[in-house]
Amino acid sequence: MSINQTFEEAKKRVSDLRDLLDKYGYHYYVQDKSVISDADYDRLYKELVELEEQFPNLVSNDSPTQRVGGTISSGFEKVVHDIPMLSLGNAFDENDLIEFDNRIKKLTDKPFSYICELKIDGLAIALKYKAGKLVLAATRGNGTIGENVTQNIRTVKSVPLRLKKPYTIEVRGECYMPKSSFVVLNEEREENGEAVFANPRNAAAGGLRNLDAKETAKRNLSTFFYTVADFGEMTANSQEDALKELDELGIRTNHERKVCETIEEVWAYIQSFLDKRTQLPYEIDGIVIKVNEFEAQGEIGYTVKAPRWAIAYKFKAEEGTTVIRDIEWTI
Ligand SMILES: NC(=O)c1cc2c(=O)c3cc(F)ccc3oc2nc1N
Repeated sequence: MSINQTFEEAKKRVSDLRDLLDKYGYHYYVQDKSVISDADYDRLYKELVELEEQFPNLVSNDSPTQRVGGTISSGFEKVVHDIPMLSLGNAFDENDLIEFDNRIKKLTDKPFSYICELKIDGLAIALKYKAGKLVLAATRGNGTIGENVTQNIRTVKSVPLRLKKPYTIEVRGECYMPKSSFVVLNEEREENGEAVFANPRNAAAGGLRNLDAKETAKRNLSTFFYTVADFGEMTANSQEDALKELDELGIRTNHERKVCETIEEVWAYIQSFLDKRTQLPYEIDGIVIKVNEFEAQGEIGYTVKAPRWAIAYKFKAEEGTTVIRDIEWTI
């Protein structure tokens, strides 16, 4: 066969393999569903690696084989957030929520509902996609200036290197370490005589802000996204719809979310998580309550520091237990 014919065949096969691996990766890392055995996945992955080695100019940086870069960064570039990454006001009891509800009712006469989301205890990140390709990932930093952690985020399997549609958007979310990975990591560090991490959030921060992306890749980090900073081609008019659109684009969102018509319903939802919280495979430190409709959000607006249309109900410090070796510590 002529080299061209082989090249054309290889190009087609590389494209098919990428689509397959992206699809299986999406089910496994974004939807937590495995639709193919690990052995079959590895076989397809190996075939793609071999074809890309044989035809180097078929390699593109959105290939699943290109997640872990080889170079070690000397430092993190600074990134200016075009839209500041703000923080949330806090509520600590039912009365704080009722006051929040009263404030909202004074600030808009449009009909509105609330949406409740779990408050993931991780590291806030912003991702930029250009025509569906991941082009930049940055930490929150001080809200205006963050760090460029693109090479590190690319190693996080739940982050799509390309979206299901060629959208140009910016999304924000939380990068976190699952509880199970946290326990294993601390056991390893304990055995190696290294300092253990106090909580999964610190372990995620240490993993993400590591100058060697190969280290990040070992930390088994994951993500949940919850905010769209630049909507690009997205058409959602509410937080609920925006989260659905993100799901359709292949971006991982947390499905423990509920639209509530009244603050009483919000309170009931919060109560329901007081127990469920310890069963979750990731740490949460509260529930975020947001006005669901974007038109009402626009009318309610922002303070300098935070959106007026959202509040974080904070749980009391978790009476969790972290097993370090065979000793149980209650923290
Ligand atoms: N940790 C979280 O799980 C979480 C955090 C935020 C924010 O920090 C946040 C900050 C804003 F300025 C606006 C909306 C937000 O929505 C959020 N929603 C969430 N689910």
